[in-house]
Amino acid sequence: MALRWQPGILDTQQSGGWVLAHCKQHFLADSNGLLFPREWLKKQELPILAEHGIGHFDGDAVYLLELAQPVEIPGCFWQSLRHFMLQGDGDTFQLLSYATQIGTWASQHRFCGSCGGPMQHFAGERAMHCPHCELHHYPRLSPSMIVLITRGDEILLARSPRFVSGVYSTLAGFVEAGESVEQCVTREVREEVGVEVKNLQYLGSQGWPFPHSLMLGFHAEYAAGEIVMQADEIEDARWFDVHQLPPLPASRSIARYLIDLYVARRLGHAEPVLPG
Ligand SMILES: NC(=O)C1=CN([C@@H]2O[C@H](COP(=O)(O)OP(=O)(O)OC[C@H]3O[C@@H](n4cnc5c(N)ncnc54)[C@H](O)[C@@H]3O)[C@@H](O)[C@H]2O)C=CC1
Ligand SMILES: [Mg+2]
Ligand SMILES: [Zn+2]
Repeated sequence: MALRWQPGILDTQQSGGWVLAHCKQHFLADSNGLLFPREWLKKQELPILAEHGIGHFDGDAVYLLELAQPVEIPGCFWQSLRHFMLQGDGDTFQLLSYATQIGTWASQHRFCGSCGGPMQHFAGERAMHCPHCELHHYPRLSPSMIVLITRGDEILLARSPRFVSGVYSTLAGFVEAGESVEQCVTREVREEVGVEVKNLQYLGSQGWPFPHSLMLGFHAEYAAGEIVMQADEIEDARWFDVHQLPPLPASRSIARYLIDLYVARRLGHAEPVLPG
């Protein structure tokens, strides 16, 4: 089946199509949704930082207006990206995930980090370019590992102080320069909960736009050590029996997929599908 959302590089000199308005991980919406007739929206008084041609949704051209502030427009309201992660359909979330990352990245790369001069969109590529020093900047992605640690019927879950009250999740962390993802798993697990793991198995990945992570998902078996929680990062961590789990992360997250997959295998249930 063809994907409803297809990213692409569209020429903003062309007229027509649909447009999203974005500012700081929020999208303008009205009772018809998020996609506005482009010519109409551009006639409104908007603090436009940049326009990007980002791809096709259901075959229609989609553009993005990156705004400096979330202005009020009669009959419209601003809706958070997180809302669409929790409630929207998967195709819309993929579109918004791309749009928020392109809009934010381009607005944060308006000036060259080397000479300080203004950057330009580089024709034909999703890149910002400094005509003075020929520097290119591509969209920023941060590889991050995420891992479910298990010990027979028990799984190790933890809470960060940033989580919704009561929710426990798998461990995650950013890959550092020069490190392999496998080394990152071992290091982050050691840092966050003080245990050693073995038999790492890669299970799949997920682009995650909060703010620009590429999640690389693993299963690991417990090898040794008692839980010692990292101050500040980890509020609580413990072993949970697969029959008695706490509130878990959103079903669209790879964190939830890693947990559901292990529980399904352990209990002989149908396996979940990795969300896009
Ligand atoms: N899709 C999913 O199921 C899940 C996704 N995540 C994502 O994984 C990522 C990493 O998770 P955390 O536990 O928060 O990371 P972490 O354990 O590495 O700790 C976060 C700390 O890392 C530092 N940091 C921030 N951005 C960084 C970067 N780009 N590179 C290196 N260090 C950085 C900061 O000091 C920050 O406080 C986040 O983007 C988070 O949204 C986390 C859990 C579930
Ligand atoms: Mg972490
Ligand atoms: Zn430059």
